[in-house]
Amino acid sequence: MTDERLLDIEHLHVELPARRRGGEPRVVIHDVSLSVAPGESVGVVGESGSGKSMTTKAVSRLLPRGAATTGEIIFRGSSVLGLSGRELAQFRARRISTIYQDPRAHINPLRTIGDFLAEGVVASGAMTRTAALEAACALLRDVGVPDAERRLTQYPHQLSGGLLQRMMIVMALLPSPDLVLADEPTTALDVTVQSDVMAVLAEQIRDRSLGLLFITHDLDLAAAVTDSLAVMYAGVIVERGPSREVSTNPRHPYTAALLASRPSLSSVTRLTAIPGRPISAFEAGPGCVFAARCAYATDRCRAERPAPQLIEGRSVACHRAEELGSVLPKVAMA
Ligand SMILES: Nc1ncnc2c1ncn2[C@@H]1O[C@H](COP(=O)(O)OP(=O)(O)OP(=O)(O)O)[C@@H](O)[C@H]1O
Repeated sequence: MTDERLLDIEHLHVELPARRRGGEPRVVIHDVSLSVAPGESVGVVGESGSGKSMTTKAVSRLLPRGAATTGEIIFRGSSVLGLSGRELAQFRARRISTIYQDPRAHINPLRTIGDFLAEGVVASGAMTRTAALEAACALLRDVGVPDAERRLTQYPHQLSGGLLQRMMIVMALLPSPDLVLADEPTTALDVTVQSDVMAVLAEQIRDRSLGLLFITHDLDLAAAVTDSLAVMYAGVIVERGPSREVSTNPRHPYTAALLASRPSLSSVTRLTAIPGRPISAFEAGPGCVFAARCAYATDRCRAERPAPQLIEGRSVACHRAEELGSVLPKVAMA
């Protein structure tokens, strides 16, 4: 990792148009800032509806029609929001790659793996078909797939889910992008296969000095494979910092609650569910977005939105972060 930045999301705010005429626009992302350095894997973790996918969609400029975006997204020093149509097409084809959740939903069952892998880079003019297949073979070996030549002649139904997701990793790496966006890439896989596939991806990111934005609801998995974590709730990043510290010594009550609510593989303990239901950004009141579910909320928390403050090398959006440092439970590394 270097000091140079690959991606800087600065004070991103996204509003979607009202669902009905006369309704209010709906805020889905509020004041989100995060950055990715070359070689760095960043996990964005949160419950359903917290705005994780919207954040990556904003980076690739694939937000729903009518979305209003303010703030900045700087990629290698240039504004993504300012790209022209042609520049945007280049940016999407060459600079970023996306890995989606369910490979079988994105792959044509009637075409070979080789055809599937080569298609994008050949169509964008980046490589000839022969060069693409050679590069795909080399990448398949890098991600631990033996017998690469034979795999390229096979059809999707002949591959397991884990193997197919490695193919998606190869497809993402083939155009030599700078940044990989992975949105719940392993959710469709068995738990043991999930961590293997993510470890392979994180290793490639490190070795090639790319950046990774890994979107997931699985805090343990994200903590295991990423360098930094951003914990999102209701369109806001409530805590951000080095993965190990955030996942073992949480400084925001929401991070602590997420950690307490997940099952442990090493011990049998009673799980503590987070009371209430998760909300979207547009349902939040003027105060802290987590106040209604927070065991430590005060009147100030309900009235005034906390600005992120820097505490022990991480950013925490909580009025009480300083005093709760000794109160929130620490977690042993799995
Ligand atoms: N295409 C869309 N049109 C309108 N609203 C949307 C659309 N997609 C998502 N939303 C809303 O935007 C908010 C953030 O959604 P987002 O998909 O980013 O959440 P998420 O954290 O990725 O959740 P999940 O893990 O369920 O995908 C939610 O309130 C959601 O209902």
